[in-house]
Amino acid sequence: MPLSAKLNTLPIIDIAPFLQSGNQEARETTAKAIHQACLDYGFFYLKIDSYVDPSEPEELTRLAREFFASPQEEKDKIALKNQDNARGYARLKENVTNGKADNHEGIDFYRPVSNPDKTRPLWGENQWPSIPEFREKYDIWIDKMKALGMIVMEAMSMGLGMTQNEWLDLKASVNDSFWVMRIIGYPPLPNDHDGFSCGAHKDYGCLTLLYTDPTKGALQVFLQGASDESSQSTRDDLPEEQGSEKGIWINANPIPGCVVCNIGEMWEIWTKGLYKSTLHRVVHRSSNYRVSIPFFFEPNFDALVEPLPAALRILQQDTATITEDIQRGKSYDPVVYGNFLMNKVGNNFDTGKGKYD
Ligand SMILES: O=C(O)CCC(=O)C(=O)O
Ligand SMILES: [Fe+2]
Repeated sequence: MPLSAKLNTLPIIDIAPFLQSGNQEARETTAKAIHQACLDYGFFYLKIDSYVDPSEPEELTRLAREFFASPQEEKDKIALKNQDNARGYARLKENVTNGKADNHEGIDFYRPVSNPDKTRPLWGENQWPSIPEFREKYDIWIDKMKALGMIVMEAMSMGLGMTQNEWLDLKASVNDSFWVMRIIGYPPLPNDHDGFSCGAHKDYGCLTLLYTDPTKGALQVFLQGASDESSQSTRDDLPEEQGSEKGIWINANPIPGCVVCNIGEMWEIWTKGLYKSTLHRVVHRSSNYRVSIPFFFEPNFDALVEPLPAALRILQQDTATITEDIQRGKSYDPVVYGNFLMNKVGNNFDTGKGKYD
């Protein structure tokens, strides 16, 4: 679909039909819808109320609020610096995106490693708040999101027309996901803050499954090249450091029973740019304290991420889908996920760049 034909709202895709193992037609239809959403937006709402009871993530945001409302010295007890500088709590404005402080605080968790060593980047231990049931409830969520990530990956493999063996190969590179979970707290963004609640960025990994509280008008998604026909959207340019492409920022307001799902840069490599990782940001100006819980379903630490034969077949068959980036010569070089991640995190330590840069 040409960019101009895109609607200024993100599609809603129910995962329920894909979970009907005996109904191949229903599974194919869901897989096709996800494929189209990845071509057009890199973002979609995934309706998951058949998979997880909506009261579960509501309880998680309650626990998160309890933590963020506790005294600063209590929160600092699980500070990032106690561990590997990646796992733990970051204070309000500690993270920087595009050179500007983000108006949020948060706790980051990564897949546990077998021989933790906090002197090695990423190789420390997760730090949990001491609030009763916090860890137990979040551990259940992590397991569910890991399984959901794998379900969406399978649907994407079908959407791309992968053979069963091709899917098994891809599955082997994500079946021990080096996942990340963030619990983010956003106070209202002051008018005079030089920056955003969370600055514009692309997610760098594989799939993001984002649960947020019901706050509207906070998460915004950049539709590159789209025109401004909706009164809800604002015409804007990209931040200077990301080029000067025109487009619009649309609100991705939460929908009950759904998570927002978006694809990260690993999918750009797997598909040689056929699927785009899309810029997004958070601008939370309402008066409440907003909580979001992104779960990043990532490849295995040692996974080699390289263009998939199924994506190359599509690109060869249909020259109309050859993206501008390929025409511009962007190479989508293969990466080993763990090296890519270490480079990113290492950069953050050395240069003071933030985790979203
Ligand atoms: O809080 C949100 O809605 C989005 C957060 C986000 O984009 C991220 O953590 O990568
Ligand atoms: Fe993000």
